Amino acid sequence: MSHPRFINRQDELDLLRSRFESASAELLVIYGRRRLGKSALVREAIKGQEDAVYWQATEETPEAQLANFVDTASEAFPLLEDIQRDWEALLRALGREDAIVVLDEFPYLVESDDALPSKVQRVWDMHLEDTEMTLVLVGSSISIMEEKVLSGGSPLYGRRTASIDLPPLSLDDAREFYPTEDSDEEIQFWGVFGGTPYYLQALAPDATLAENIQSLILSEHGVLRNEPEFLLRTEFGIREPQTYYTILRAIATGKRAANEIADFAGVDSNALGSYLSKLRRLRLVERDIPVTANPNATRKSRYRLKEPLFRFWFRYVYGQEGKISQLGDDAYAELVNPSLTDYMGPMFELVCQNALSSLVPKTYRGIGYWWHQHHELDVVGLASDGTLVAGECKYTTRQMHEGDLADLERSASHVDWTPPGGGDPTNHYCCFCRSGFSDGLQQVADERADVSLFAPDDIVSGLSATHR
Ligand SMILES: Nc1ncnc2c1ncn2[C@@H]1O[C@H](COP(=O)(O)OP(=O)(O)OP(=O)(O)O)[C@@H](O)[C@H]1O
Repeated sequence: MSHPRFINRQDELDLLRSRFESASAELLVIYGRRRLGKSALVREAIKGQEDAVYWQATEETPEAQLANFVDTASEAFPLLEDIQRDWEALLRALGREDAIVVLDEFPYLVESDDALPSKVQRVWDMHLEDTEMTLVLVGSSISIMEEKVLSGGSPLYGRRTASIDLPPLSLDDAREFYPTEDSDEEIQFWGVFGGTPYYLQALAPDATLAENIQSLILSEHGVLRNEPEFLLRTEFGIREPQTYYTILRAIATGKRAANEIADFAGVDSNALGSYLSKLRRLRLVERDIPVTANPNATRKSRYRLKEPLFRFWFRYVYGQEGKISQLGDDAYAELVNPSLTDYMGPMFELVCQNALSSLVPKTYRGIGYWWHQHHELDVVGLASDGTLVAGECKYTTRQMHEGDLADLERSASHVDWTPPGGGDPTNHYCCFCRSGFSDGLQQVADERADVSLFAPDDIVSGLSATHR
């Protein structure tokens, strides 16, 4: 299905358009892993701008790239036909026109001409800085963008006037693509397909979640069947992809602490840090610490897979390709369906954390997980007014009852947090449940102002309120 409508990205569009209008030279950088919609964003931003050139680099020789660029750019700026074919001369000519120039897939240019960042830096410093030109460098390879454009060692360091590290769409935006209006199913779609536009636009509009998973991810020719492999190869080339795979697999199978991951993956624990930090930069892996802990308390770190599609793929596809092929059209029913509820548990916790600030509106200093020894809370919000919001999430087919609230209160009593003004926090308890609440618990919530109950409909509407 193709979605003709461009969804949201309002903050990014506002930023880009304001920089296009500014009276000074702008060097903008847009980066983020593949499929997030960087090209679509920048194309949307330049719509209606007559003095804009959008060009996507390809993996060709430097000469072919230059010829190709001139072909594209001379449609808006015919004078380029007569300019010497080198980047310095061409950019300088475009600078004189105060043009908006977008170089998409910039890493391809750098790969074919390693000196390009220095050339751009030179022409920027000598000729462009005093124009009203906007130069936008877009790239998917985070490692190349960091090393060659963003880092202190890059010649372009310090020239950049703004950058956009493009995140996936929020659940509330991604809902526009999900072929359902049922809140629980929307949460499930998010738990598998997440908010990456390329994955979303692949969804079949008249198909259920099961059908979409079967045809896009499990079927041999499904467009997402090899997506994680493709993405990891783009970023890491052929260097050590196996190590990244085993680390991701370790986390997908529930290893959370660094030593557990290192043991499972057979990686030296000293070396693990650099793999994890690359995976975190790609936003594939997230590090959590208890929400009450000092942010530098890395000893307490736990890791989880952040990109839903990767989590799904490493749980159900990786290493099971043979079985999936054998099962054919029954792969979903046999392999996924029996454990989908279990798979969804942690995804549901994250959705509840995201919705918290609008479900229990307060100014929060932190929202996240909390754990200590054997005690654990799925959702904790630390509010500036001294409230500690503690939540339990149940993505099960059974209702939550008073016993669940009692467990939640017990766990919350172990949280060691001193509110900003000192003294003890005031606790507020939230139960988030997929399948509703017993009459007894409902009655308790009616009587107690410090207990709130949230079903999928409340949670999903909470998310849309958060983003307005
Ligand atoms: N905000 C959006 N609303 C609707 N569709 C979108 C949006 N962003 C991207 N898309 C669609 O998602 C797909 C992927 O986007 P795009 O090609 O721009 O990603 P990219 O980050 O440039 O990825 P790559 O580096 O892999 O080319 C495209 O089909 C695009 O039309």
